[in-house]
Amino acid sequence: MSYAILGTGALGGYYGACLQRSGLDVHFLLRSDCDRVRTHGLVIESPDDDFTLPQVNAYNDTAKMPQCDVVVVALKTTQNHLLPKLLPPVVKDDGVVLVLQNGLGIEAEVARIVGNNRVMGGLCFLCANKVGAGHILHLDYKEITLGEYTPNYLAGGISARMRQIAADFEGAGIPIKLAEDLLLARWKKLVWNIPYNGLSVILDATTNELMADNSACNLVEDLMREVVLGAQSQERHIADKFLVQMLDHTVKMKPYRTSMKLDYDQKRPLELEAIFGNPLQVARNAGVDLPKIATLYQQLKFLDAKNRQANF
Ligand SMILES: NC(=O)C1=CN([C@@H]2O[C@H](COP(=O)(O)OP(=O)(O)OC[C@H]3O[C@@H](n4cnc5c(N)ncnc54)[C@H](OP(=O)(O)O)[C@@H]3O)[C@@H](O)[C@H]2O)C=CC1
Ligand SMILES: CC(C)(CO)C(=O)C(=O)O
Repeated sequence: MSYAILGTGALGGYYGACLQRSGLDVHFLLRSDCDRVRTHGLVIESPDDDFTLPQVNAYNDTAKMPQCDVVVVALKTTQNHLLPKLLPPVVKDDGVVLVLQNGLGIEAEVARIVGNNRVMGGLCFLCANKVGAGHILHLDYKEITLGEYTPNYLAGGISARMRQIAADFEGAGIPIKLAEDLLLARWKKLVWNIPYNGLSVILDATTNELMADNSACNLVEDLMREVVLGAQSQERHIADKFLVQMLDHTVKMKPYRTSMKLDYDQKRPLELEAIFGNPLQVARNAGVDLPKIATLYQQLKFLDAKNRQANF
C-alpha cells in the first residue's frame, strides 16, 4: 500500500521514515521544512538505531501528492481546521484516513470530510520530538493501537484493512495492537494524556518529577479516576488495574517532557480541545461532570492564551 503522511514532525516523521525504510511507497506533506527535506531527506535518531533517508517524496501541498491507500494524519490537532482542504485530494476512493493524533472525537470530524467508511484511529505510545528541520529524535516506545471508526463510535471489530496496515507497520519494526473498540482505546489513552499533559504544563514538571512527589502523584490518580468516569458516561469500562499499569509505566519511563509541555515551552498552541474540551463535552452531554479535569482545562486555557499573547 502507498502512504501519505500529513504533518512530518515528530510522530509523522518517525513512523513515515520507518515505513519508507521498510520499502513502502511513502509521500510526506511538510510545511516549514519542505525545501530542506526535499534536498537533504530525513534524519532519525533513535535508541533502536539511527538512520537517514537521503531521498524522500516531499510536498508542500496535498494537491501535488499522488492519491494514497493510507493517509496518516500527524498534524497537531490545533491544525485540524485545515483537514477539509488537505484530505480530499490525497485519499484514494477506496483508501483510508488513519488519525494518529491524541485526543477524542477527531475521527468523527474526519468522517464528515471523507465519509464514514474511510476512517481509522490509532493511539500512539511514542516519545519523539522534532529537533531540527527534517530531524527527528525518537526517545522511547513506539507501539500503536489501531481501531476502526464507525458512526457513533460503536465497536467496529477487527477488519481486514486493519490487519493489512498492522502488517505494514510491523514490517517497519513498529509493534501494533488491534482494538475492537476504538472509543475505549481512545479513553484509555486519555487516562495518560489528561493528567500528565495537563499537569506537566500547570506544574512545570517532567513525568519523573510528577511521579516523585506524593501530592502530584495523588492528583494524577484523582484525574485518572475522573477519566474513568468520563469513559463510563460513554458506557466504556476501564479497570483499576489499567490505572496501576499506567502509573507503573510512567515511573519506569525515561524522564519526559510531555508533548503538551514541549508545545507550551515553544509557545505553540496547546491541543486543549481534543484532549480536554471534547472529553469534558461528551461526558457533560451524558450528564456527568468531571470537576478536576474541568479545572485543569480552564487553567490551561488561561495559560495557553497568555503564552501566545506574549509571543506577539
Ligand atoms: N510526539 C510524540 O511522541 C507523540 C505525539 N502524539 C500526537 O501526534 C500528533 C502530532 O504530534 P507531533 O508529531 O509531536 O507534532 P509536531 O509539531 O512535531 O509535528 C506536526 C507537524 O505538522 C506540520 N504541519 C503543521 N501544519 C501543517 C500544514 N498546514 N501543512 C504541512 N505540515 C504542517 C508541522 O510543520 P512545522 O514543522 O512547519 O511546524 C510539524 O512538523 C499530536 O496530536 C500529538 O498529540 C501522540 C503520541 C506521541
Ligand atoms: C503518552 C505520550 C508520552 C507518548 O505517547 C504522549 O502521548 C504525549 O506526550 O503526549
